[in-house]
Amino acid sequence: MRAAIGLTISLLKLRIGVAIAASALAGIAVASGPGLAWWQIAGLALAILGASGAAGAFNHYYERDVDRLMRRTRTRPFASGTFKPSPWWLVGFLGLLAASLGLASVSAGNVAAAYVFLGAFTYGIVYTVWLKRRSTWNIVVGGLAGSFAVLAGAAAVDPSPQVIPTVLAVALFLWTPPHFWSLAAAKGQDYAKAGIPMLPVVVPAYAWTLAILVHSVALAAVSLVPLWFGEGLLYGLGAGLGGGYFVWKSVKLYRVPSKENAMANFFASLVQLALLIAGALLASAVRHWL
Ligand code: HEM
Ligand SMILES: CC(C)=CCC/C(C)=C/CC/C(C)=C/COP(=O)(O)OP(=O)(O)O
Repeated sequence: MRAAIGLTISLLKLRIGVAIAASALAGIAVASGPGLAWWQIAGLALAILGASGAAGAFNHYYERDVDRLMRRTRTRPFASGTFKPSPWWLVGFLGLLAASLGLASVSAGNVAAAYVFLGAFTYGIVYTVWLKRRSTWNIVVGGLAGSFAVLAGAAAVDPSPQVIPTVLAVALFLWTPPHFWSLAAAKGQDYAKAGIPMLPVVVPAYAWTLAILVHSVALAAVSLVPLWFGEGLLYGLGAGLGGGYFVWKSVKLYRVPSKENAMANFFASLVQLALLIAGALLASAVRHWL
């Protein structure tokens, strides 16, 4: 039983799915409009877990050849041979995506469901199939996947575009490249062995560390913009502390491009996102209940 749960978490990349669902909740929190019922919020969160799980499972299936070559990924269910490839898997993944889109549409409306689809499509097809093995800019475009989660949340509240959720979606877009480049730098030999052209394995250290620093500074600045549009102290604390911490770790990495500093910067990206989301959720809770 424990083994089956572990395999499911791995296959659907559920830890990342939880972060993506939390980004959608942040989108709900910063959008203004009529409040949602609890079942609508829960329905959208579950739909995002399902859709990102379907895209993640497809990523495992499609990348089983290169995953086999990398230490970090070689024990994954398809790469290790625990799951045998068969077209039925693809039918299953498509079924999970369709059910998730149906749930998103019923609980959050068609515009939100369209954003959920775009998120899964960007990760599953645009990033995984079209760009990952071909372009160094793979992850810059892949970053849109997280932005669509924020937009899906905001569209559940009000389908027409709003300033603060759009700013938060831009923040997610800026967040993803330094998040991933830091990990790729720490595990560089893996990607080089697998022939995947991640930025840190194709350009010198001064260039990829500068690319990371520019992104984290831009991210820290952009995540403060909602303060001009009505977000308050709690949001500002989350965005300011997280942004400051991430920039600090990125400066350290720029000065000394070691694997340790790259891994520390990867963790800083997770801390920054967690604080940003927590700030948005707490600020919204205080607005509603106090
Ligand atoms: C296409 C864009 C992205 C890429 C290429 C990427 C890449 C990665 C990779 C390779 C890992 C390590 C996972 C492992 O050890 O197997 C990771 C971890 C993680 N990512 Fe991302 N990521 C992306 C977008 C996102 C987004 C949008 C979020 C959240 C909104 C996110 C949240 C996380 C979290 C929470 C972890 C740590 C949990 C874990 O290790 O499973 N990622 N990411
Ligand atoms: C709205 C919605 C449904 C959005 C879904 C977006 C989504 C699931 C993004 C995940 C991105 C991700 C986990 C990339 C991992 O990169 P990788 O697969 O290249 O990493 P690997 O080297 O570990 O395989």
